[in-house]
Order: sequence, then structure tokens, then C-alpha cells
Amino acid sequence: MIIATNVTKKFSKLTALDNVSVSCNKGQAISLIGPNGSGKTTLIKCLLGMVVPDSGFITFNKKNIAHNWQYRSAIGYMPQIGRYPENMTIAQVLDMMKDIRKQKAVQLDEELIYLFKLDGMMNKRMGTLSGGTRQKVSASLAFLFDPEVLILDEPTAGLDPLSTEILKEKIRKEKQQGKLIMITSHILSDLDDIITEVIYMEEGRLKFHKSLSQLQLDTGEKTLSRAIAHVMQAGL
Ligand SMILES: Nc1ncnc2c1ncn2[C@@H]1O[C@H](COP(=O)(O)OP(=O)(O)OP(=O)(O)O)[C@@H](O)[C@H]1O
Repeated sequence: MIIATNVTKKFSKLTALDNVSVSCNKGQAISLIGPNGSGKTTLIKCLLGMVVPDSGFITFNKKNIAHNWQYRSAIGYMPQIGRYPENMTIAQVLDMMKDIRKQKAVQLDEELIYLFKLDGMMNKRMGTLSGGTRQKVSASLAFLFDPEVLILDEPTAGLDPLSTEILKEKIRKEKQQGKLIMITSHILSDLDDIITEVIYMEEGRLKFHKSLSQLQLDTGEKTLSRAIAHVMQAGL
């Protein structure tokens, strides 16, 4: 579905991505893991077309994304830090996105808006929202257009335990419907019962891409966080 081949991206002298190749398919829930600065967000931004690789290429459903901007409408993206016009209300932000996507009339997935109880605060301005409520707006937007692919950058950061569970349940539900889900998170305990695969990066390089069950076998650890701690200590 999304294939990156030999993708390299430099920012001046720093190589943020070093010859990275990955293949991501329908029905997979992939956790993108690695130390701070290892290139996870840069890889996500390349997949989204927000950062253009210096070399290598990326295909979405076999078409090179460099010549096919349409593919972006198939992806719901929840950024690490959502930036919105501070003076706009939640309702105005949602309407603006619907206008941009021209999907006002089609079937929208507004489940998260209700589960997060955002419907009761539609007239609040973005600039007045708490960090967690902003995250809820970002999550609701990512799922709103019922996309085939969900890319979630630190989705549970800042969410309270109940909201975290609501979001995890939603992710699980979408995965069961055969969507491709990619998640970066440092809170690995949040991912144990969701993910099927792990992509592990270090210093811009892909160290491995394997199924969670294979990683558990290789490390002898049951939980994702212990397995990754094992990898970081011993190397694999
Ligand atoms: N626009 C940019 N200009 C210059 N350097 C950048 C830019 N974006 C990222 N970098 C650098 O590229 C490297 C990889 O950053 P990236 O944000 O992809 O890491 P990450 O794995 O997502 O980190 P974290 O876990 O902290 O979110 C870092 O050294 C970062 O400082």
C-alpha cells in the first residue's frame, strides 16, 4: 500500500533519514519506534508528502506520490502538535476542514467528536483549549473522513486515561476494518494490544521491521516495552 524505497533526507549536514526502505500494507497496525531524533516524524512527513526526500521514492498503491497528490485524501494524519488558527472555534475548524476536503455532504465519521464530548464545546476558541482537548480535536479530524490509512504521531500524549482508552478502542475498530494504521509513541504500554508490526529506527536508519510476535520471540519478552528495552540495551 505504502512503499518507501531507499529514502534519504538531509537537513544541512544532518542525515535525518539514511536509505530507508519500508513496506506497509492494509490491515497492519505498525508501531514506529526509536529514540528521540531517530527520524520517525521525518519518515511520516515523507510518506505524507510534507517533506520531499533528497533521494529514493515512495509509492502509494503503486503510484509514485511525487506525481500524485490525490493520494493524500486517503490518509488521516494526527500530528504530534496540532497547529490551528487560535481565534477559530472548534466548529469553525471542523467546517473549514470539511470545506477543504469538499466532503461536507458525504458520510463522515464523527464518532470521536461525540465520544470525546467535543460536541458540547463547539463554540470554544482553539486558543483557549487545554493541550489534551486540542489532541482530541486533532484525533477527531484524523478519523473524520474515514480514511484508508491513519498516521498517528504520539496520539495519546496529553490525553487523560479515559480518553486514551477511547482513542485506543477507535484505533482497534478501524484496524479490524482492514485499514493501515501507523503509530509513533514513546508510551509503549499503550500499544501492546493494538499493534501487529514494529519498525525500529536509530540515527535515521531502519534497524528492523518485523511482526510483534517475531520481536517477542527474538527477545524472549512478552510486552512491547520490555522487548524494545531489550533491543536498546543489547541491540538486535
Ligand atoms: N525541518 C528540519 N530542519 C532541520 N532539522 C530537522 C528538521 N526536521 C527534523 N530535523 C532533525 O532531523 C532529526 C530527526 O528528527 P525527527 O523529528 O524525525 O525525529 P523523531 O524520531 O521523530 O524524534 P522524537 O522522538 O523526538 O519525536 C533530528 O535531529 C531533528 O533535529
